[in-house]
Amino acid sequence: MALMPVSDALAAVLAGAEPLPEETIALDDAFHRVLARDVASKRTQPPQAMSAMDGYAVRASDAAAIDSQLTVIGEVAAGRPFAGTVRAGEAVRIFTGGVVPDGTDAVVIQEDTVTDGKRITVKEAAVTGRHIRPAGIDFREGDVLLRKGARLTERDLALAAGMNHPNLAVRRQPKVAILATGDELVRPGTTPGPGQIVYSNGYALHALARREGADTVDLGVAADTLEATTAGIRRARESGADILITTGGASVGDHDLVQHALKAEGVAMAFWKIAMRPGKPMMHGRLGAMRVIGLPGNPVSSYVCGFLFMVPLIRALSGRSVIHHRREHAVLGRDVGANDQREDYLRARLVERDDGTLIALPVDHQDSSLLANLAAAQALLVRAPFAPKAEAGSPCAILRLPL
Ligand SMILES: Nc1nc2c(c(=O)[nH]1)N[C@H]1C(S)=C(S)[C@@H](COP(=O)(O)OP(=O)(O)OC[C@H]3O[C@@H](n4cnc5c(N)ncnc54)[C@H](O)[C@@H]3O)O[C@H]1N2
Ligand code: MOO
Repeated sequence: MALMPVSDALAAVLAGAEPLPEETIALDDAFHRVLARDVASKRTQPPQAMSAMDGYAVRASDAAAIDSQLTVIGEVAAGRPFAGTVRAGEAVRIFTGGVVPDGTDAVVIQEDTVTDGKRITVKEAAVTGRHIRPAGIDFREGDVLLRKGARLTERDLALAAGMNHPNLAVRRQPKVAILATGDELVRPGTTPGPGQIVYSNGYALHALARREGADTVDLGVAADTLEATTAGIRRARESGADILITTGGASVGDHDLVQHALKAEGVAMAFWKIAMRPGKPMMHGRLGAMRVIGLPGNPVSSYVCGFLFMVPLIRALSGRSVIHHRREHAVLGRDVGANDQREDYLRARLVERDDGTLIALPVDHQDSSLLANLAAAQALLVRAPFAPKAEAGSPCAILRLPL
């Protein structure tokens, strides 16, 4: 079977991936959730002109000259406005956040005044508008300041609160079930027997899925039997997973059973094998409503494929407006050889030069079993199929790995 280009594989994974249904949740629970609707302000902020400083609200024309004297006729603090109107020769004591009283148009900070009972002497000329936040300077009722598809930051939450929204309409979080396969796998903390390998793939994949806002379900490790693999797939369906990620058993060996088990369960296969390194034996299909991504077992392959395919799929199902990783320009830090038909994703370190240029330095050993240099890498350097050899200093494309 011909290998599928990476871009076609990604398009197949994303085909029909519509945002999950919306739900309304409390603002307290909304951090990092994805908005299902635009959010318009329910109020104008500030609702009235307010003082930005502690001092005296005055009529600027009364206090334009140094040593002007004014009579303090009242006080206004945040939440306690002044009822009257300020006339010529008068001032009102005001505190930060206080509503600027009618008749006044400037605030003189208290450091610029000398107080003598109810009289103040102005030591710095008042200027119209100075130290006053006009009504609506932040936003006005009806302003749409948060957009559908945005993943809410902590700053967005403060803004939503300021706009007086106690609840927000967000998308349901995708549920990602992760099933590892392999007789040889033991959990960290155990002493591996001969030939055994410590399970690692799932740790990166769970964390990566959660970082993207998914809920994850750990289906553990299935032994290399059709029964165990099938049981794992069924548990994924029972858990209501939107996405099933399998790792291992994706290749052509006698113990690579994932595809057999999926087919027996009725999967509609979209593809198996892509023109990519690492990650060639990746597969994708649908089992009812559940999308299945079968990742290769090699730890780097599983992570790179998870990063390139699972992440955009989670984003699409979450209703995010931006689902694709952003390619950045960098400069090769060393020579690289000509590429074959597989698009290469080389683990690379990044160095930023003083002028801001990014240097991408591919690590020496790109074998897909090497976890240490995956952890040390800061980016994937993308090499197109059949790219000719390139020398240090030539431009290249990178995808930054999450920090
Ligand atoms: N004859 C061929 N052999 C292979 C091909 C091929 O095209 N023809 N492709 C190779 C490529 S490329 C990859 S990638 C691997 C993928 O194989 P599998 O998906 O079947 O992976 P496994 O054999 O199950 O495991 C590979 C390797 O990774 C270790 N592993 C598996 N799961 C985990 C885990 N959860 N945590 C840590 N390590 C894990 C496993 O022990 C193996 O060492 O196939 C090549 N072969
Ligand atoms: O795709 Mo495999 O990941 O080349 O080792």
